[in-house]
Amino acid sequence: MWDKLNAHHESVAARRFETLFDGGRAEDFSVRVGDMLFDYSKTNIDAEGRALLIELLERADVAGRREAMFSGAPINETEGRAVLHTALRNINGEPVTVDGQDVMPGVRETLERMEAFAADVREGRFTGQGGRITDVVNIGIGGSDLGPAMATLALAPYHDGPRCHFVSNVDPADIAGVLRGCDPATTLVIVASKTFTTIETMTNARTAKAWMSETVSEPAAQFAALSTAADKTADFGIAPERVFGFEDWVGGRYSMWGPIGLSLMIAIGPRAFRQFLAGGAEMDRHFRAADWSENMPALLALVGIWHNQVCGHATRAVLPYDNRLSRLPAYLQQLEMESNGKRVSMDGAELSVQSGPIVWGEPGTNGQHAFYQLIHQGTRVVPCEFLVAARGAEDDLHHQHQLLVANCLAQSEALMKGRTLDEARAKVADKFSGDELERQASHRVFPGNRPSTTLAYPELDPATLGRIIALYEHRVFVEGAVLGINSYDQWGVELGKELATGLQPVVEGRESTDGKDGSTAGLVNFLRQSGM
Ligand SMILES: O=P(O)(O)OC[C@H]1O[C@H](O)[C@H](O)[C@@H](O)[C@@H]1O
Repeated sequence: MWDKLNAHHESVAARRFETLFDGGRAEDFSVRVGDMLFDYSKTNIDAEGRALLIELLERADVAGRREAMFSGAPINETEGRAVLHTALRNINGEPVTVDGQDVMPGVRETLERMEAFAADVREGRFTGQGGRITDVVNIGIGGSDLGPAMATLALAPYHDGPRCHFVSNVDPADIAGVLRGCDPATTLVIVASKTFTTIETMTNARTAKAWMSETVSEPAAQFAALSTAADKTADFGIAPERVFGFEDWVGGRYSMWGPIGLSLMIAIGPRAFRQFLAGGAEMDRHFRAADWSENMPALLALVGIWHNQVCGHATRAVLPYDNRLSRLPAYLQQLEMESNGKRVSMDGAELSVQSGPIVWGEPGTNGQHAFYQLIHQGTRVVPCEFLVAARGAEDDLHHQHQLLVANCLAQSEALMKGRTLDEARAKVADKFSGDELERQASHRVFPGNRPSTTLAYPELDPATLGRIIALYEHRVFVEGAVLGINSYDQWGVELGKELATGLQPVVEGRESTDGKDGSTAGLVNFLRQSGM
């Protein structure tokens, strides 16, 4: 199948895809879910290419795998686990069984407990030892941080609860900076860790407890925990009524829909949180029911596969023209790269094509004044993924929002059309002539023919954010299924963790650097001599 796709790519690689626009292309190469539009017409994918890409999905039995996921089969084969983050947002849906047991009653009960607690915090029934809660500090890392931090920022206009802060890094600068602005007597600390063993999180949690115990008599009373490890939360001293558990069928980077979303729920309220869940569930229904040719997550995945595995573009840029999505690229880095950054397929054999792409990005228009130079004129092609809303939350500044939208659309147009040498000459012909005109003009040429997609939606409300995040989750699923890899484990993070544990006594000077490589030993010695 890859051969067929590669042959097709070779046959179309030289053409300019702007010539494909024949009046119907924009409609034919875009898809809607409710009031959200995904436009992939500014790519070199034509009807034949799309048909071949869809054949890829059929050959990999992505439909069968999709049903296996939604129905609770253990598709995370290396860990023997189901993958059921979709159950967390299936609040009004069908039963979902794992090992013959319907998990939905438990999901609903936990959601209701979270809602009761969030309401108590927001409405002042749960207080700190110095009064009403003014600040919530979520301590977590990776999937226990990026999702709620990204979403709390994204939904800032809906934020009517206490201030929310996120501490993730073991660098003491992170927690010190946050705690400096909080009053221990009115702060709620949420320790978010699926395993409750992650060294960064547990270290920061102990630091927060010590900080709180300097002021309040019962620090643990102002702690809540989000974890699958009830025994460990109890050992930390957190009472069971403030522990919100979940099961191992929720992967860390897919977990913001359940207890890991508690800080978001406290920020925006249980009602808006349910709208976020409903948006995710809407995308799930679409993903399960729509034909591949009309299926937004599948098409987003196929565009990704076309650009990465077929065209050979190693990276993709995520460019939200929506400043409140400024953490989306970081969130997607974990979602996509921890899921599909794998070199072997499910059966352990090496992949015959590239693994998932390198994902990066920043909000527009900021990026335009920084790295877009390379995107437009560098030697490498970087497929770009734009996101843009019709309206912002600032009604009185709508004209400014329209300027933002104009910039977004201008970028995808510029990437596609570029600027020819003749056009570049015309731009500077009044200033230069002869050889100097040629030299100056060549710097002003834009090759164009650079692909991009645009996801457009009316406004960034909770339901829309839910649809966007579920869209990307399913994209990752489809890309992983086509590559034949397990998107739900993350063995690649283990080695560094093990070595860090071994290096700690060396760094502290309790053990020698004997046995370490010359570079590592040299760096330890330098840092120790430099005051570490
Ligand atoms: O939630 P935790 O168990 O603390 O895990 C936090 C994070 O750390 C790990 O190293 C994994 O790479 C991530 O997938 C995970 O989200």
